[in-house]
Amino acid sequence: MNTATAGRPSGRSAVAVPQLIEQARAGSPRAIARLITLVEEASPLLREVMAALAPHTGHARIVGLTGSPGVGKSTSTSALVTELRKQGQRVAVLAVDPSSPFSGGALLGDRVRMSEHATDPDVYIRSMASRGHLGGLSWATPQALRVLDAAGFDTILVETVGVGQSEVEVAGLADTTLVLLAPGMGDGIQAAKAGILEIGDIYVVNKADRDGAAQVSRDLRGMLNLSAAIAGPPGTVWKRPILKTVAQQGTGVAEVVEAIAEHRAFLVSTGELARRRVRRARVEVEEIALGELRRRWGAVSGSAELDVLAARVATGELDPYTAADELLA
Ligand SMILES: Nc1nc2c(ncn2[C@@H]2O[C@H](COP(=O)(O)OP(=O)(O)OP(=O)(O)O)[C@@H](O)[C@H]2O)c(=O)[nH]1
Repeated sequence: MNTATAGRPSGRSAVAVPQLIEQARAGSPRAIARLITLVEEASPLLREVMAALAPHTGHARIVGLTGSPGVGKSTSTSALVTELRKQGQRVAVLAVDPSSPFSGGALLGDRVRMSEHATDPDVYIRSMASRGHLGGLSWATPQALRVLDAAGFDTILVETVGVGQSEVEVAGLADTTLVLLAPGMGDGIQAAKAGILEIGDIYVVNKADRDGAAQVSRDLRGMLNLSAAIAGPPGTVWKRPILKTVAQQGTGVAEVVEAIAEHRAFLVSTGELARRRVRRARVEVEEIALGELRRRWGAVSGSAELDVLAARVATGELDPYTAADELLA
């Protein structure tokens, strides 16, 4: 017997977790949405959800998309969806916004541009907020990916809103990471600064219809040559391609999809895919464990015990390590 139910206490009928998972696996967008909402809410039901999903995961190709605001991430995502759909793939898009407390998809203007796919039952688009989470992005995103993976999508595109650390974090979750640049944005320097130069498996210079695209490619090639190549196992190196697109017109997008497939083949043939996935699972387990510790600390942090320890550390009576040991004990 299972008495656990998922869903909001008000306004929606409660649904048993096994039923919800069954519906999600059958492709119900509502069921998928509710499961991802459970992730956003850090629901206690996630234990049950993740245990039931685990046997159905590991099939989806996870492709990360990153780049400075305005380079054309949303437009490119949409064009990639079109191309992948031509191949008959079922595609999910997860837009992760580390800075926004809102979620649900409709709030981001970007998503509107994806509306050409809105009526396609084999495309699922979702924005997810992670602010306010203990553990934030790195805690929530992999679990949302598990939901989408188990729901049977062939490719999951993960797009991050914003630049910097969050993008680097999300790149760690993908099998293949696309870094987008565009002319006229000082992108090369921006990318180098934000550390996203290191994380790309494939580079895409979008807005190739504009002046300066060739220059961006050349600068990028120079920078990539300077930085260390992505080494696979000994003797194998992935030469990171730099491709040009006009996302608005879909030009060059088929080549990007081809490069994703080639990268995938490289990952599989070198065993790197399995290694990346183990690395990812390691971070995931660590984040959940840390989240659990933070949750327990949350209960402690208002406690008299911590107040007493903190007062002793502040006066120098106790060192912080000993205090932490006492707290953990
Ligand atoms: N000329 C040209 N414009 C493009 C191309 N692709 C996208 N754009 C335009 O560039 C602008 C930004 O595109 P978005 O797809 O919203 O870019 P984004 O990176 O998602 O931007 P943010 O939502 O701000 O992060 C829009 O006005 C697009 O129409 C392209 O290939 N060529």
